[in-house]
Amino acid sequence: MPDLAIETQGLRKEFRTRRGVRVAVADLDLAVPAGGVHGFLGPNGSGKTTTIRMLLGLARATRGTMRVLGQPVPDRLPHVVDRVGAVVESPKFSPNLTGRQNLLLLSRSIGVPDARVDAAVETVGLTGRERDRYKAFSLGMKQRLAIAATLLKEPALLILDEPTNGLDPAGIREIRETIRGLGEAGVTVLLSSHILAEVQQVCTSATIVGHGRLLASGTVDDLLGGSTVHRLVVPDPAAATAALERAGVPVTADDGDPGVLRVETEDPAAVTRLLAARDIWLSELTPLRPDLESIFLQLTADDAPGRPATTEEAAR
Ligand SMILES: Nc1ncnc2c1ncn2[C@@H]1O[C@H](COP(=O)(O)OP(=O)(O)OP(=O)(O)O)[C@@H](O)[C@H]1O
Repeated sequence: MPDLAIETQGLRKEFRTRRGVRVAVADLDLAVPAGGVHGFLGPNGSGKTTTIRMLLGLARATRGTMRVLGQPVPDRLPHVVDRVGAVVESPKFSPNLTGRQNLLLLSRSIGVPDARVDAAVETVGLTGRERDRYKAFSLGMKQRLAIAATLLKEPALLILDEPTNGLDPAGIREIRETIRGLGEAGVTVLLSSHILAEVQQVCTSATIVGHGRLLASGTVDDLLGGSTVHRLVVPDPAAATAALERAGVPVTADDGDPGVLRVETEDPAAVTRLLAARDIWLSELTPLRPDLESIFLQLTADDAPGRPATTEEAAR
């Protein structure tokens, strides 16, 4: 497999509307590494579905280039389509058939062995429920069955567009576990979502988009960045504050807890030494890492609406 499972350069999609031209995807450079789960994150309307539809040959790009599993698409899509699975819209299953029967129908129609059905059922965690009728499935089970259907081809790349939409917290957890398992099994997953907390737990890397533009991309660790702010707990915060201020270390009281300080340092060991030298013994010094949600909110807030790529441009 190439290093990048998906790569786009200058990908753009404009829709003509009655009010003019709407830029849904604005010159997007997307790089999804092969292996692992890659989050494709952005608020509603930021161009995720449109990008996915272009990658799958369901919509035409206005301009730009795309590669999927190393092949230029849409031209070479027929060469990779067997190795790509996607859940973009709700798939159609027969309500009166069981989950397993639905999958068997599919596997026979695409000519893969029946044994793949049981393997797929197991991968998505539906073993034991696969003989229930589809109409009795919960939303989470329906979504897992949709993922199982895409696994029949044993895809190298799986594209899931908002797979937890409309699910309750239990359903979201089920899908999260399924996706985590797929990533661990070596499938590259592109997971589009606007729910950050869920994504942070399963993704190894992520791209954040806003108004069709790339806002940030990288490993989740890179996106979260190293934090220099630490939470400090000491028996005498006033004495610790005075000592740190004398040494020029920025320190503030924690808003929520008067016994806790926030210290900004790139060298936590120096803080420990400095306080110990004054007989102040800390009981906690922990880096405060932002979560993906705060990074996302900050990036998308900075990406104010009304900038050129986001607005309806004047009718041409
Ligand atoms: N067929 C279309 N005609 C006109 N505008 C469209 C069309 N499809 C999408 N858009 C617009 O393009 C922009 C991007 O939409 P898109 O569905 O790709 O975003 P998204 O990030 O997937 O959003 P969501 O999280 O709500 O699914 C939106 O402003 C949307 O209204």
